[in-house]
Amino acid sequence: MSVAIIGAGAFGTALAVSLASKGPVTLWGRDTGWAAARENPRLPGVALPPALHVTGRLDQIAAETVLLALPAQVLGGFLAEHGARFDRRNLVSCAKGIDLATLTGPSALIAAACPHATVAVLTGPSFAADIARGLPTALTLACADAGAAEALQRQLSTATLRLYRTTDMAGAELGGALKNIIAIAAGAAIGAGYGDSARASIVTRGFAEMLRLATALGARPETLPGLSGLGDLVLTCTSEQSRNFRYGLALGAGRDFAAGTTVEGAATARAVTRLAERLGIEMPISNLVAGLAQGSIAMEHALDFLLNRPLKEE
Ligand SMILES: NC(=O)C1=CN([C@@H]2O[C@H](COP(=O)(O)OP(=O)(O)OC[C@H]3O[C@@H](n4cnc5c(N)ncnc54)[C@H](O)[C@@H]3O)[C@@H](O)[C@H]2O)C=CC1
Ligand SMILES: O=C(CO)COP(=O)(O)O
Repeated sequence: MSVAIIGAGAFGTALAVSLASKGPVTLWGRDTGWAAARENPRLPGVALPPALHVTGRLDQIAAETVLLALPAQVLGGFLAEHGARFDRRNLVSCAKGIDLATLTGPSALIAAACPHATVAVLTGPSFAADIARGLPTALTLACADAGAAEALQRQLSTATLRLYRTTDMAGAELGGALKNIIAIAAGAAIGAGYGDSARASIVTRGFAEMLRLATALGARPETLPGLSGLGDLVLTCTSEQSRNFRYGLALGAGRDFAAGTTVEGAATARAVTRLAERLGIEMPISNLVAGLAQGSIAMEHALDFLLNRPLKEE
């Protein structure tokens, strides 16, 4: 089975580099002016291997398995324009977010645009730079069809990228989307100088929020403590390699943050606030992050927002 990747950002490029160790891979990007230099400025210091073909032409994407590594908020627009050409293939979502326009995850967007495709999700704790450098990484491959999950697991594992499989698409996808919100909150706590104890509370209570919403949306509870949920939550809340964490640091410290950086948790927090309201689920950390990201809550009121709530059982 041949592989192609849509989206030549940091993650798409890193996956392409890793998969090119096993055979030819095609990577499609919107802007490919950098391709002749064999180095993507979104992934500096990584030489693209000869087996990796970069193209700006979608008609060159003939692979049976296509990984969609676009940010969650642009995926819907891309699929509306180009989805039809990818139907009847294996389509693997690599985005970690919830679409604000539809309040659904990337896999539902793909399934709606490509009703005859086999849809899967690739997620878990992994920084693009780590994957591209061949550092050992473990991810989750989720597909509702157990046979397809096994085939994709084999196809997309490499010598340094170890994939575990599950049929719980909702659980895997929601874990990856929701952890970004909590990472912003953890970063804000550190940026504001609230300390490591505060961060530990946010990670733990944030995980409780993730579990509450994900199970209400059909996830299996046992999926959330896995790589795609807890694993990625720990990574993203503790490393300055994470853009969501760094964005939170800037919010907490009252500093500007580089415009144009992909920070999935900001829009996803707004989507989650709406979903939680609809479902009648309490999500205080997500609501706070949505408010901070939109500017409707000021950082100096963040503590009041979380601490001045009625005391409750854990
Ligand atoms: N960077 C990382 O370490 C990881 C990222 N991810 C996920 O992968 C997804 C993509 O993130 P990154 O690659 O890191 O982002 P990025 O910011 O490095 O790249 C985004 C890419 O999307 C392209 N793009 C933006 N709008 C577009 C449009 N309308 N049509 C076509 N292309 C468009 C940009 O040109 C850029 O190449 C996100 O959901 C992220 O959460 C998942 C795991 C690790
Ligand atoms: O999802 C990631 C690590 O698993 C990447 O995190 P950021 O998008 O916060 O950089």
